Amino acid sequence: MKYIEVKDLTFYYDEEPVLQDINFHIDSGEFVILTGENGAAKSTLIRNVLGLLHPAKGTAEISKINLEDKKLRVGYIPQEISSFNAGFPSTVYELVASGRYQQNRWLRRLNKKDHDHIKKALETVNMWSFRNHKIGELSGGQKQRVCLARIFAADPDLFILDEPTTGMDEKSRHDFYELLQHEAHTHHKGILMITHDHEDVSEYIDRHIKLVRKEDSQWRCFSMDSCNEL
Ligand SMILES: Nc1ncnc2c1ncn2[C@@H]1O[C@H](COP(=O)(O)OP(=O)(O)OP(=O)(O)O)[C@@H](O)[C@H]1O
Repeated sequence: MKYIEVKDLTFYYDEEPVLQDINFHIDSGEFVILTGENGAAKSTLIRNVLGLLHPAKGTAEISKINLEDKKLRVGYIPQEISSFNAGFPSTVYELVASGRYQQNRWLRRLNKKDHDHIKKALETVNMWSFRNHKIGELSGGQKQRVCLARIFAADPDLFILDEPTTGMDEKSRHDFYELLQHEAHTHHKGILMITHDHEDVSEYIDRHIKLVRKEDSQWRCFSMDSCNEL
């Protein structure tokens, strides 16, 4: 079942094309990474998928299918989210709980099941013991893990993650990749993750999409290396 479908996408900032002729899809149950050198327009591409930016040509769609009578739900983590400033007042628990409210827009008050989800999400990223700490007091890697817990608490069908492991140590990264693989293979989630960590993640993923410089363009423009879509 296709969760994301990008067809013949070309995107311009101002006069210059930065992405050209992009085609790929992400199915349910797949853990796929998107790589490319710095400035290869990886974030630009996922912003097109999310509808934050709009292609000049072609289409970028998230599936309109309904799952179990609910619309497909998307969890997105933008780049550098862990740079919440030191004054950010909410506790770790509150921020993760806010993901739970997002999960069910009819929710009025958190119930026992919601609290169980929040606890599980925080345990998953080894941050349960920090639940009463203020976000601003945490290190960059800890903030990043709390943001991941917020997404897990929301329990989306499709994860779109922009360099989510920035600031995390090697063990935490491996645990996180294993968890994403489990979400994809056991719970049929779709996962598209931008990363520079392609060596460590390679044993967990199903496919690797790479953006490469277009040699025949006068601009600094990127396209897909079809050989790299395994
Ligand atoms: N709002 C904008 N207006 C004009 N140019 C932009 C804008 N945002 C990004 N760019 C340019 O588009 C190109 C792609 O940027 P983008 O952030 O998508 O790349 P990236 O592959 O995600 O980079 P990185 O790996 O460094 O995070 C870069 O040259 C960047 O300077």
